Amino acid sequence: MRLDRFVSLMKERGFDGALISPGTNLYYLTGLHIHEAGERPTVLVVSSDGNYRLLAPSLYENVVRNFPATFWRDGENPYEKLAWILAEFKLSSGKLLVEDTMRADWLINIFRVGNRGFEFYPLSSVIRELRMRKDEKEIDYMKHAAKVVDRVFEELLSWDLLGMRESELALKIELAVRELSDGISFEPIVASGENAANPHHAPGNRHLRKGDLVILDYGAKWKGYCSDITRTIALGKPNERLVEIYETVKEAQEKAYRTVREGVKAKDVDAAARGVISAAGYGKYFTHRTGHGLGLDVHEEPYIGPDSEVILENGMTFTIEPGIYVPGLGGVRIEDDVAVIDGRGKRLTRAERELITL
Ligand SMILES: CSCC[C@H](N)C(=O)N1CCC[C@H]1C(=O)O
Repeated sequence: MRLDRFVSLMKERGFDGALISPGTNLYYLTGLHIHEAGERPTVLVVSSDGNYRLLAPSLYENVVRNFPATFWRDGENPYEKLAWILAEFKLSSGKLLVEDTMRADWLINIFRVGNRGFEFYPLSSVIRELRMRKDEKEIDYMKHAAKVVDRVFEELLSWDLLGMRESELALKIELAVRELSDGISFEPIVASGENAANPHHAPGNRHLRKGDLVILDYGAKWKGYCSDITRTIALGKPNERLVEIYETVKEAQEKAYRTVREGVKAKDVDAAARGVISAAGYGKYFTHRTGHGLGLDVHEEPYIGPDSEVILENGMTFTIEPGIYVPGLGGVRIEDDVAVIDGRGKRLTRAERELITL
């Protein structure tokens, strides 16, 4: 059981307990999916003795079944109940791991009511070691999520894109992804023309025109696991500089992919992509890391950046997505999801990478 492995690791690293709020870590460890806890304090308390109990608002009584839980009702003080659980588990001081994304107001109240000399540390510092290596079932789910985005790419090539607003295309992509999967892994990015110079452009009212390069970046979820793909397509003949940029990004992406091996550092994969782009004179226009880990979260460890010392291992899954973004002109990004399998990188997303001109 994942929770047992987590407790062993926590103990090995000298931690006394953990406080885990709803999100992908809670799901990973327990299978509990707490949707929209919002402002209502909801915390899994785990002790290094192997005790665990979820504190949750009473509206989850019918969801949290067969799992040790204490519920609080409106009008009760949840932090008092949390203090009781800590006392029951004999957690009164020591080193506590806390969910990185826990709401600040919960944390402040935990400090006030429950803190009797704890030192707090980010949960990610320990759980990353478990989550970074996916098992076969997790990789199968990711393969399925990757197939969905490949299919949607094929499908969208048949749509009448000229004249469509970015926001309309983003919505159509979202609907197509939802049709084939459990949902989107993030809001699609559709960035056309000069808007493509912004890697995280929010799709807006711009109409797609002849001569545009259009960055399409979207993802699906399957059984909780994410895919994330980017392709850049041309509408009509683009200018020659953009074609040169496209070919440079494609080469950088391929070189980085070929660098993926068990035992190689993540930063070497980044360096491979960055080297190609710098040699072509576009180094200063590659303004982000080469990739990020992918799994239950769309951004997780291992990050594929210039300073990432993580040594790649079988079961690791991440994106490779170099890009070049020239203000006033536009941009190109090509992204695949990759898993390390049998010592080598294997693309999970397989959509066409040659420049498609519609
Ligand atoms: C979760 S929104 C961004 C999704 C996108 N695929 C992505 O991860 N990136 C786009 C630019 C680089 C990269 C990133 O690290 O944010």
